[in-house]
Amino acid sequence: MNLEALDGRLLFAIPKKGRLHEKCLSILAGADIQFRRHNRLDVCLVVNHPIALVFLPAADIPSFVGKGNVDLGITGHDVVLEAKMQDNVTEILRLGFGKCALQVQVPESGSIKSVDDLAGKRVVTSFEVLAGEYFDAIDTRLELSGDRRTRIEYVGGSVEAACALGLADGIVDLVESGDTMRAAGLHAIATVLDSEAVLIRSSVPKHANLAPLIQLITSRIAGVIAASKYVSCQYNIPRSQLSAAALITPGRRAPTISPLEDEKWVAVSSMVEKKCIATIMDKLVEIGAEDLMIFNLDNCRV
Ligand SMILES: Nc1ncnc2c1ncn2[C@@H]1O[C@H](COP(=O)(O)OP(=O)(O)OP(=O)(O)O)[C@@H](O)[C@H]1O
Ligand SMILES: O=P(O)(O)OC[C@H]1O[C@H](OP(=O)(O)OP(=O)(O)O)[C@H](O)[C@@H]1O
Repeated sequence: MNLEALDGRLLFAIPKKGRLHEKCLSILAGADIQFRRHNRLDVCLVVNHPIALVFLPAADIPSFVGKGNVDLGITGHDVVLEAKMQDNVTEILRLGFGKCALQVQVPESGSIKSVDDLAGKRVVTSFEVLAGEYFDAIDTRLELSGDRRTRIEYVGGSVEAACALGLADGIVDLVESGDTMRAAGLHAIATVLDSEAVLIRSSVPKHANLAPLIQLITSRIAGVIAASKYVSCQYNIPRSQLSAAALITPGRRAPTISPLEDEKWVAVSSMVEKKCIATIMDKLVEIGAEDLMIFNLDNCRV
């Protein structure tokens, strides 16, 4: 591909591998951003919009976007802070996936029980900026100075092995299910940060004319995220129970109420959060709802 092919296109950075990659591809598909990625090529043109996708390591995306080389990107909130790019990028949307926590972990069987116990010792991490800031504050509070301050050491991966290998007294690493931590015989003693995937744009965009396209893409992605978060809930309810039903399924703005041929009953339709659906159905049945139906949303705009 020659560089002129990128002229005037919005550059959109996507994690090229790792935890966020697959989910980003399904968001692009849901937002109808069509592309064909040639083998191993990290830049590809979108066929139905003036956009080029740039596949980059998640950790590099904040600085590419923050410096304005790329207009838009998806990455983790954690790496935005680790790259110290929070003033250079705007997090336009939280995406609800890639949820994890950056935690301080120590051997389960050891003598270190708190971050104060760990302060002044050796901490290994891939997040040296965030871990450094975190332990700086603790060292200062405990009045540790010079050689007595916590030593933060960077490793690029397999952080969880550092304690067993004798390289560290504790680590700072991401935790989702906790499986990796437990398998390494570690447990968490503090949380530095909660994170999830975010859509980011440059705070000082180089190409002001791209603002409407960024707005369009943001709105489409917000629709895809909402569609995975909500379901449509429909049911019949005695008219006398309508106000109780509206409290259980208030919808995003208000529930849709439709009359039935039987005037003692009405049909209700409402968007509800997927994760609450079982409890909501229990409550509806309790107040006399019948014929409850739940529909997944393919896509939506909210
Ligand atoms: N276990 C996890 N659960 C959920 N999200 C995670 C998890 N691990 C990482 N993430 C998120 O995904 C981002 C990318 O992490 P990931 O480990 O996939 O990186 P990577 O680009 O493959 O780099 P690496 O070379 O370190 O594997 C992290 O910054 C974080 O926001
Ligand atoms: O709590 P869990 O669900 O076990 O997830 C946590 C693990 O996930 C991440 O690594 P990943 O598996 O992405 O590989 P990496 O070590 O190569 O970054 C992270 O660095 C942890 O090791």
